[in-house]
Amino acid sequence: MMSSSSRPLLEVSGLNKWFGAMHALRDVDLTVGVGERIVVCGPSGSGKSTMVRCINALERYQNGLIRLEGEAINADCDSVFGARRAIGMVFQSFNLFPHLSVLDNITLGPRKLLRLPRPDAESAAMMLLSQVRMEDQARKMPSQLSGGQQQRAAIARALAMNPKLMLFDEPTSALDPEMVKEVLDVMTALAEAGTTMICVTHEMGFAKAVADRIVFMDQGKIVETADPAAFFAGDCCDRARSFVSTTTGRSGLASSS
Ligand SMILES: Nc1ncnc2c1ncn2[C@@H]1O[C@H](COP(=O)(O)OP(=O)(O)OP(=O)(O)O)[C@@H](O)[C@H]1O
Repeated sequence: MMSSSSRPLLEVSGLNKWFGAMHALRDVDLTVGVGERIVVCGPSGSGKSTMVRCINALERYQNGLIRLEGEAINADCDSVFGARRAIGMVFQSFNLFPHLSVLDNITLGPRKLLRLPRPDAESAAMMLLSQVRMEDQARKMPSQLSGGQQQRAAIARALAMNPKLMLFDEPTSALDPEMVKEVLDVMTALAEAGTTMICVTHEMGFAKAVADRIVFMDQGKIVETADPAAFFAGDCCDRARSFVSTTTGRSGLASSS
């Protein structure tokens, strides 16, 4: 958690992003301290992916500023490679390199970008594989793995760069229901180990268990930032309350009015 005196790791201020005429992000402000776990939720099309993609310099934004440890990030900045190196990203669709084994997927970044010798990169990768309970899958190709295993390998690959911040963009939404838990368990363990993370997810049980803050987006804006206890007790705006009851299938959330 961020202490009031420490400088935030990530500062997003006045962020605005357009896709042509479509105003996808509207004056988004978000500050994340070292060790904080933020869950971002909201209806489809509300701008969640666009926000995390801007943070990882995968999308260019037009107005506002994103800073990581004070350094400005944008997709067309010189800092783009540094930012991507410092930020690990896990996508909905795994995005492993299909022609590389699990081990090679994980060691590619450390070998090519951090110039780690292969044996060092491989022993670090094996430790990460054990962390995601995949040590016996190191030599397999992605096509030989289940979706849950591929996603756990993708998490290990992101961690191999020793990122300062992990971004998860709906990491379980492409998985069969029986594989969701194994991925959420790995993410929960990372959260408990103090990993700074921003997770876009509809998994409200995960949000409740690990988030320090819930950020609710609607129509390109952050319309609610709340601690999980207040959020799930219904102490939030009507839109957020109705989203939670739809997502969790619970209609009996307390009313704030
Ligand atoms: N490359 C693009 N070109 C044009 N419009 C885009 C592009 N990417 C996203 N958008 C639009 O920007 C808005 C925000 O999209 P975004 O994917 O960030 O929402 P989201 O909250 O992540 O939605 P979901 O939960 O469905 O993934 C949507 O209206 C979407 O159609």
